[in-house]
Amino acid sequence: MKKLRIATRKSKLALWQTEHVAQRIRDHHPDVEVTLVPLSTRGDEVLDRSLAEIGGKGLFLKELERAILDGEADIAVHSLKDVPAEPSEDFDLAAFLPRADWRDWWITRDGATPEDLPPGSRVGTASLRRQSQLLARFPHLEVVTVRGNVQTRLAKLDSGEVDALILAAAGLQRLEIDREHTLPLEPPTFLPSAGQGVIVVQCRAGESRTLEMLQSLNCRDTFDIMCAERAVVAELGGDCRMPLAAFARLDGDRILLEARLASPDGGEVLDARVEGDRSEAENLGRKAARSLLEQGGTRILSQI
Ligand SMILES: NCc1[nH]cc(CCC(=O)O)c1CC(=O)O
Repeated sequence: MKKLRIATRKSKLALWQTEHVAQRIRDHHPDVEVTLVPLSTRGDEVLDRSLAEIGGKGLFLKELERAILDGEADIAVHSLKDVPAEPSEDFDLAAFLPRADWRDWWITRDGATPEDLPPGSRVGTASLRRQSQLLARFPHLEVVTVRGNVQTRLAKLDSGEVDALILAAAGLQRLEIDREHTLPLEPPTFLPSAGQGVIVVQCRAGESRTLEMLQSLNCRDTFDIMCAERAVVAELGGDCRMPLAAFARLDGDRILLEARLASPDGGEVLDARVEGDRSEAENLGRKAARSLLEQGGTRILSQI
C-alpha cells in the first residue's frame, strides 16, 4: 500500500479542507493510505498584530512547505488565496479543487445592513481589500483589525467588540456555521480576493508521480480562471495584504476578469475589466494589472 502524508494547519477550517482533499484522494486512489500531519504556522500563532504588520508572503505556508522539504510530509493543502502568486521554484500546485462560494459575507448580530449602521460603527476585518471596498461605499463606518480563526472572530461580534464582520462565505460554509444575520457582498460593490473559495494541493516541484495522482482532483475551469486572477496579483508583486481584488468568470470559453485596486481609506478606487479566450488567461491578468497601474495604481501602491 502506498502512503501519502498531507501537511495541514491545525485550525478547524484547515483541517476540514485537508480532510476533504484526503477523502477525494481516497475516492480516486483506494490503494493509497492517506494520513494528516497537523502543524502550526506563524500566521496562526501571532494573533495580536495584523498580517500586514507581521508581514512576509506566505505566512501560513512556510511551516507546511518546510515539512515537505524535510520529508515529513508529501503534499500540503492550502486556501489558494493564502498562496503567493509568483511561481515557486521548489513547489508545484498539483490540483485546484472546484471553486466554492467566492463571496464575502457581511455578518451582524441583528441583520443591519452597512447603510443601517450608525456612523462610527465598528467593522472587524484584517484585510485591506475588504476595508478599502467597504469604506469606498460606506465611508461612515470604521474598520478595526480582527484576526484569529473564524470562531474567535464571531465571538468578538457576539460580545459587542465589533458591530459587523466580513468573512469568506466558503470558510463559514465549510465549517457549517449557519448564522442568521448574513448578507452576501457582491460585485460591483465588492469583489473577492484572487483565489477566494479555492482549495489547492501543493507538492515538491517536478514530482511526477504525485502530480499524476493528483491530476484527477484538478478542475480545469477553476485552474484557468485562477491563472487569470493570480496573474493580476503576480504582475503587481502583491499578496493578500494588498487592497487588491481580482475576480474571473468563464462564459463558455471566454474569461471575464475584473480587478480592483483601492486606497486603504477607500478614497480612490481603480477598476479594470478585460475579456478574452481562456487560453489567454495569464495575459488577461497581466493586462488588467497594467491597466490598474496606468490609472494611478503605482501611486496607491507606493503609499501602502
Ligand atoms: N485569510 C484567511 C482565509 N483564507 C481562506 C479563507 C476562507 C476560505 C477561502 O476563501 O477559500 C480565510 C478566511 C476568511 O478570509 O474569511
